[in-house]
Amino acid sequence: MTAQLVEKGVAVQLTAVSKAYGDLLALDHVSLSVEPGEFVCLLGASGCGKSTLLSLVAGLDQVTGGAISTGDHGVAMMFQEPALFPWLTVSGNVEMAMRALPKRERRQKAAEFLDVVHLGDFGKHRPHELSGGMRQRVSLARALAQCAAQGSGVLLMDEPFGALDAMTRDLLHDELERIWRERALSVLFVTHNVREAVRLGDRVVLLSSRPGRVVEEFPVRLARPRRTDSAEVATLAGTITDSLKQEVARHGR
Ligand SMILES: Nc1ncnc2c1ncn2[C@@H]1O[C@H](COP(=O)(O)OP(=O)(O)OP(=O)(O)O)[C@@H](O)[C@H]1O
Repeated sequence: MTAQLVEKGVAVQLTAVSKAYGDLLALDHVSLSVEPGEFVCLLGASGCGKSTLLSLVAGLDQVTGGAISTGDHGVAMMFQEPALFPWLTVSGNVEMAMRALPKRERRQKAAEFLDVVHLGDFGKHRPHELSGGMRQRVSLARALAQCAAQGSGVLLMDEPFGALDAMTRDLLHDELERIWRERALSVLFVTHNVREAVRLGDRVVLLSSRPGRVVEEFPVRLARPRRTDSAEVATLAGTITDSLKQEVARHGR
């Protein structure tokens, strides 16, 4: 499977993936790929299995049917909650992702990743001294460190900006887009926010209500950088929202 992936140049491949929790079927034959350097956003009604799908790709849980491949390398994951260790400094939190490296190198690389997310002056601070947006930047720096440590370029993001105010979210969209391009990352990004998906994605994939199946894909052919409040983003977001509403209505929730 890995050799095939390299040949096909695919960063993440799900082939007819199903996941059941006892009698509850969460995902039903989901096939989905992320090309190298592609930014794919995953949308769907609450409970349709988006987080389940990401945790399967991350290897945190096992499929009950089908197959997933992410090539030879691991993936990095970022959640809605930054999940930082409060007793460690900001730098210490980023260093945790590079435990295999000697201490000096770890510290130097952590400083570099904190620079990338514009937190170069905050390495010695503790997480509680930072704002919510800054904590998510630390989490992003840690995910980048994890990618570097694994030699991987696949970033899985589960509503990473869902808890932030609109202004901070906008700034982080710009940051993430810059980092994604500079580092040629492949991103699979889960969100409830249709405009956010259109702002960021090369492609938006719509999952059905539970059990999650891929019902529709929307290529986003708008020039970058995009603005969340632009007319073009609003128009495509409106079309996707209509499909999402139809999907939710079909399942009565
Ligand atoms: N560990 C688990 N054990 C049992 N059921 C689970 C488990 N994890 C998820 N589920 C169920 O699987 C379904 C999909 O859950 P999941 O969290 O993946 O959905 P989601 O689309 O991410 O939801 P939301 O958008 O609300 O975050 C839900 O019905 C949920 O209750």
